[in-house]
Amino acid sequence: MNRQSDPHSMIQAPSGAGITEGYMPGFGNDFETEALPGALPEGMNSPQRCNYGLYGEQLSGTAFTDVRHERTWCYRIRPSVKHSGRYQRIDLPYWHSAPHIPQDVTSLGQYRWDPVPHTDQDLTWLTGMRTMTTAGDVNTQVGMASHIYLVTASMQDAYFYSADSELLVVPQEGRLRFCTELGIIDVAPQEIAILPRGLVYRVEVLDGPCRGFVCENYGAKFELPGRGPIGANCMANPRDFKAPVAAFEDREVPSTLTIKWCGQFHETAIGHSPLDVVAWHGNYAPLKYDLKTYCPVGAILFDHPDPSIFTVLTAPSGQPGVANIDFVLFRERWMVAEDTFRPPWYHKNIMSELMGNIYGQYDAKPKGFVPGGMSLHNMMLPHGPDKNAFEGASSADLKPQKLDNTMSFMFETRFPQHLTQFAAQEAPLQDDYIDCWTDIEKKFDGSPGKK
Ligand SMILES: O=C(O)Cc1cc(O)ccc1O
Ligand SMILES: [Fe+2]
Repeated sequence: MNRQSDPHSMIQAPSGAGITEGYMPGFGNDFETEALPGALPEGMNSPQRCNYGLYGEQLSGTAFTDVRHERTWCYRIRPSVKHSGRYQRIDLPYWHSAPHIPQDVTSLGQYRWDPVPHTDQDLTWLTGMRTMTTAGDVNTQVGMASHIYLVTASMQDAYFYSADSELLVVPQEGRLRFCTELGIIDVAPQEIAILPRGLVYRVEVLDGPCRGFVCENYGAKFELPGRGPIGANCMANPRDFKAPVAAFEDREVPSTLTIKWCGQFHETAIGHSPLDVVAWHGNYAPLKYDLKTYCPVGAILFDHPDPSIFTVLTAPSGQPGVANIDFVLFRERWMVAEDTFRPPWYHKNIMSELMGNIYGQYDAKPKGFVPGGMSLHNMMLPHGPDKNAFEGASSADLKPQKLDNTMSFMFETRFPQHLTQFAAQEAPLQDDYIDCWTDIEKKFDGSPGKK
């Protein structure tokens, strides 16, 4: 448990009182934090009257009847119904939800994209979101969408929440600030942010332009994978996930709140900032995580394990062992395996693999898969090292080798991922991607021996 109650750490934000900065460690911890001393009720959730005239409100991320609960109690200036009104449907033409299978687009193939370039438009978190793929069904809360964000402008007096999804944000360029109901999270490349379903926030540009990847998870929340025989240590350690301390805004200005709900976007006008939670306690909170704290475990004698050893987070599907989404990280590590083809093997997979490059070079694709770029190898579509990677790795001197200058990730999904029109027609799709396998030679000549 963490109790943060240090009025001296308050920063006077231009917008008014009550902004604090700081984080509390621990994945899934039951946190407690207050931006004003005594704002949290002691020993109970719903006192007859709350201190400071605050309203108590519960935010539930799990069903009331679930076996484990994710929920947070908020003590706020106004209850959320006051941050609500008549909704008006709005159009965000580049942000799509599953099922979304455009007629003139096929997703059967191996695809790779160069980084989606910035434009000269001012784009916010909402207008700069570009859906690349969708899988499953947002209405039945299964599957996901992947997006690229291109953000150059802060949201001003504008707020957002997704009732549809939890967002996993993977910055690749620039720094963003998520001012949320539960506190402030800053993220830079090589870090991630996790924004739970239903949480209201505003996104500011700290250092632009900003580009990155988003996994929009329609299903159960991401959790740490069971480590099984690996034991209690390594991979992603719970203490490296950080939740923000409470921070609030007491701002009365005309504002808008946009809601993503069953794939549609609606806007409502309100007269104040909805980021008015003065104190909270619970385990349903936004998090940040530094990917450099991920401790990879791998092959220390021979062979190449399944990439699941690099799972950072997994979003369960309800079927044990089969994830709705796995978030997998390929970062710097030592390669030491003897008599082994060290890069990923050739394979077909029942899961669908969307990859993004955060920086550097990926071992199976030394060229062409560049920082900011993406690739998609959908369900049961063959892929693996390109010709050069194969030749290099099959004749390499197998000394211990540090794979340096590399950080890529995979959103590996249970359901096939369908390209949007943007991904197929507007984004810089590499038409010649599959040629990287064209020159792979037939080496078999009927005679035994390694070739
Ligand atoms: O296709 C890829 O590059 C991702 C991947 C990496 C790996 O080490 C093993 C399997 C796999 O799908
Ligand atoms: Fe793969």
